[in-house]
Amino acid sequence: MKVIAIDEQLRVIYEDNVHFDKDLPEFKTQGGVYIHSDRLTVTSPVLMWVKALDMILEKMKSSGFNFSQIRALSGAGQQHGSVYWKKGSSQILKNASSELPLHQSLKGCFSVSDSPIWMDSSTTSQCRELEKAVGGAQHLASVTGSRAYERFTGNQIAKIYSQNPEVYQQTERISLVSSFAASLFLGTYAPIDYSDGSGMNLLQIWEKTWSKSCLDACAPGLEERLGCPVPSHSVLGPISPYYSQRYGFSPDCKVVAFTGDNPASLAGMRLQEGDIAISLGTSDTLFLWIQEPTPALEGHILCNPVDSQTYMALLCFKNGSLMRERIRDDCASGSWDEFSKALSSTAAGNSGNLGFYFDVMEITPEAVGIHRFNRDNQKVSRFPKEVEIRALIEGQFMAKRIHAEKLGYKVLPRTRILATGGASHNKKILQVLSDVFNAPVFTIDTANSACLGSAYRAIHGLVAERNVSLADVVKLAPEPSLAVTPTPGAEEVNLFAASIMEKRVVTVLSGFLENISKNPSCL
Ligand SMILES: Nc1ncnc2c1ncn2[C@@H]1O[C@H](COP(=O)(O)OP(=O)(O)O)[C@@H](O)[C@H]1O
Ligand SMILES: O=C(CO)[C@@H](O)[C@H](O)COP(=O)(O)O
Repeated sequence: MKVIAIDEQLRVIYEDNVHFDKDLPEFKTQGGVYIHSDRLTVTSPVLMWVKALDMILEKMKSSGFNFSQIRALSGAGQQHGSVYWKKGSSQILKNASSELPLHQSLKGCFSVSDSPIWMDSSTTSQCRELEKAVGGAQHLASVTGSRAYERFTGNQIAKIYSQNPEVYQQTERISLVSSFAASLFLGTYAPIDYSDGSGMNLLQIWEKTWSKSCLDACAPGLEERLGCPVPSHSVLGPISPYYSQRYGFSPDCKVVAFTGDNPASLAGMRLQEGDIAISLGTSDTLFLWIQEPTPALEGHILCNPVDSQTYMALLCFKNGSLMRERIRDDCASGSWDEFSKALSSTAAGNSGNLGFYFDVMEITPEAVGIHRFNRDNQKVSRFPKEVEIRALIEGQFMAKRIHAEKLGYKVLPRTRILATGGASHNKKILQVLSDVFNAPVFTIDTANSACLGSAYRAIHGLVAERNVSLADVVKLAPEPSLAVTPTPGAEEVNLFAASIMEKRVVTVLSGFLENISKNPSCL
C-alpha cells in the first residue's frame, strides 16, 4: 500500500509505503497474496488491507504530517478484486470509534474474509456460462469491453454465489478493491467508478450502466449489492468524522471516486493519444488512450478515467515482476545488479535464442510453462544464465509489441513509450524495451504512477464539474524525462526476432492445447 501527498504546485511532499509481507507478517502472505492448493484460486485477506491503511496513516502521523491541510483525496486499487460486506456492516463502518484502529472495528464486517483478486483464474466455468447467457464471447466484449475473463469481478461473484449461496445471501454490498478503499475514507459504501467498473464483465461501457443480462447471468439481486456506477471524477462526499477525530483531517476534505490502478496510472503519466504506457509492476500492463475502440476477443476496453467521452485499451500480462524475480534468483543470485550486468553482456536478438516464461497461467496469451527455442528453432531445456535473462526480457517485450500491434497500434517515428512500475527503475530493462519497440522510453519522477495519478485526480475532482480537464490541472507538473533511446541497429534484429516469435507462439500454444486434451488435470 502506497501513499503520496502533493502540494498546490504538484510537488510530491510525502511518499511512503507499507509492505504486506514484511510489515504485516501475521497474515502470512507471499507477494501480498495466498495462492491456494489448486494453483488457480488467489486471494488476499481483506483485513490485511484495512490494517495496512491504519499502519500507513499512523506512520504519517508519527512523522508530523499535517492532515488538516489536505483538501481532497483519491486512490486506486488493483483491478477486478472484490470485497463482500456482511449485512449490518454499513452501520459499523459509519459508527467506527476513532479511539480504535479501523481494523478492530471492522473485523466482523466481511462475509468473505479472503477476497478474490486479479491473479485468480479459477472461474473458467463461470466465464463460459456468462458468454453463453449473453450470446457469445464477441457479444459480451462488444457490450462490456472484454470477453469473459476469469479475474473479472462478475465471474468471481458468480463463483461465490454458486459455491456458497448462503454467504452471498449474507452479503449486503459488494465493492471493488478501489471502491472498498474509498468506503473506508467515506464511512459509507462508495460507488464504483466507470473506469474500474469496466473490469467486471458487467458494465455497458457505452451507456455506462449495468447490463441487466450480465447481472442476471452472474447472481440474483446483484444490482442492489453493487450500487449505481459513477463518473470517475465524482466527488463522493466529505471524509468521515473518524479521520478528523483520529488524525486531524479537515471535515471539509473531499473524497473523490477511487479507480483501478491502471486507470490511475494513465492519469499519473499524463498519457496523451499516440503514447503507449507500459507498467512493469506485479503484473505487466500496456495501455493506450483511444477515441473509438473496437472491443475484440483479446485485450480490454475500459472507460477512460479522466475523460468520460473516450476510452483506454489495456493488455494485462500476469507473468511480470514475479517471473523476473524468479529468474533473477535462479540466474543472478537474487541481485538486480547482476541481472542488469547479464543484459549488458548479451546483444540485442540474443543470437537467435528466445523464450516464453509463464510460471503461472498467462492471460495474454492463455498459456503456461517455460518454452525455450535456440537459433535453429529447436526446443531446448535450458540456456546459459546470461542468455536466459535476455531471453526472458526480450520475450516479454516482444510479446507486448506483437499484442499491441494486433490491437491496431502502430509504432510511429513520434511514438513515446512511458514506463512505470517497480521494474522501470532498471535502466538495462528499459534499454531492451526501447530496442524492441524501436522507440524512446520516458519515465516520470516516481515509479508509483498509480499513486501520483490518484493525487492528480483528487485535485481534478475539485474542479471537474466546471469542465476543467485533467490536462489543464496538471499542466505545471514536470514532463516525463527521457530515460533511454534505441540502440542503433537493434530494430532490424528485433523485427526478425519478432517474426520468428509469432511462429513460436503458435508452436507453444498448439503444444499446450495438445497437452490439455491428453491430460486435462494439468490445468
Ligand atoms: N531494480 C529493479 N529491477 C527490476 N525490477 C524491480 C527493481 N526494483 C523493483 N522491481 C520490481 O518491482 C516490483 C514491484 O513493482 P510495483 O510497481 O511496486 O508493484 P505493484 O504493481 O504491485 O504496485 C517488484 O515485484 C520487483 O520485482
Ligand atoms: O489485472 C490487472 C489489469 O487488468 C492487473 O494489472 C491488476 O490491476 C493488478 O495490478 P498490479 O498488482 O500489478 O498493480
